[in-house]
Amino acid sequence: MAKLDERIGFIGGGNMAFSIGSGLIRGGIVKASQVMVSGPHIENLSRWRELGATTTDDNNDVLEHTDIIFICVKPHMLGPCAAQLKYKHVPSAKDANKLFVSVLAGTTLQTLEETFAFIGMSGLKMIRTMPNTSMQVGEGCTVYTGNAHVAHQDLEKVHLMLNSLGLAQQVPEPMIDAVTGVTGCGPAFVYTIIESLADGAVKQGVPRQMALQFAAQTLLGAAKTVLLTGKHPAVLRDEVCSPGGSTIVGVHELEKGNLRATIINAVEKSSLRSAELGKK
Ligand SMILES: NC(=O)C1=CN([C@@H]2O[C@H](COP(=O)(O)OP(=O)(O)OC[C@H]3O[C@@H](n4cnc5c(N)ncnc54)[C@H](OP(=O)(O)O)[C@@H]3O)[C@@H](O)[C@H]2O)C=CC1
Ligand SMILES: O=C(O)[C@@H]1CCC=N1
Repeated sequence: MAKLDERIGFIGGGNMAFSIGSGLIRGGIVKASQVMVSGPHIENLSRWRELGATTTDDNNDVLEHTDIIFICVKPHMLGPCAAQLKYKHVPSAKDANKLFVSVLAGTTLQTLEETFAFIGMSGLKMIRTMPNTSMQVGEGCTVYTGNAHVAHQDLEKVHLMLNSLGLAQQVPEPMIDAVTGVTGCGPAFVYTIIESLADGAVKQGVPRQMALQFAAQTLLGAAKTVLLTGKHPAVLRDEVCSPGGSTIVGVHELEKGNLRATIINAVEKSSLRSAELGKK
């Protein structure tokens, strides 16, 4: 049995939407028959149909037929996309209860509210999130915040969905851009690190597939160790570095390559860029 009765909509069915939607369906939070997805090119939505979800090239179908609507277009498409939205019937009290969930980087609740007010949809219940694509395997990390129209039960419902796909945490809105550089963009940084670890092993003669598997598992294990022991990463690193041993010479190479400063810079740049993306 599905854990939520609501019909779930996605306006924009790309990578982020699919990570959330496929995660929710595979995790049994909703049935595929409860999910409807819209996008301008119906041929790009075939993976949704394979899951059993309904697809449409009309965003208004999603507006009409679903209760919790994820807005999953690129930030610069918010205005054009909202301009296409219009109820096909006279909006009722039931429509006022619909919940809109934005995943748009850098796009504030104020911008979202103003954009929808511009097309005559004022007073919407709006939740701003920053999810990540690891939700597709149930190990995502999402921060979220709601506007003044959102009730406690709405936040609980969205929390149930997002937290079922990893970790979800409500934060004050100003923190969302800052977090984006770590959680939203972070998977791309980590994939680069996994690839590099594997390349190092391949250079030493380990077959590529094996190298990738070992690198990814090592990363997973290290991440789990941080989470489960609660120890500071520096303490855990010391536990690996035998005096005069093999690890410390590798750590020295990382320091020479300025790895930590490089990653700090990457997170900072990505967070700042994220805030820029939402500017109208
Ligand atoms: N990817 C990520 O890791 C993360 C992304 N985000 C946010 O998610 C949002 C989507 O990004 P992402 O999924 O990566 O991008 P994608 O390009 O994969 O998805 C965007 C989707 O929007 C569709 N689209 C374009 N115009 C419209 C329209 N007018 N109405 C409805 N759908 C439309 C596109 O369809 P078509 O391709 O057919 O043109 C496409 O499927 C962005 O705002 C981004 O900031 C947030 C966190 C992480
Ligand atoms: O690159 C981007 O802009 C989006 C937002 C966070 C991850 N991907």
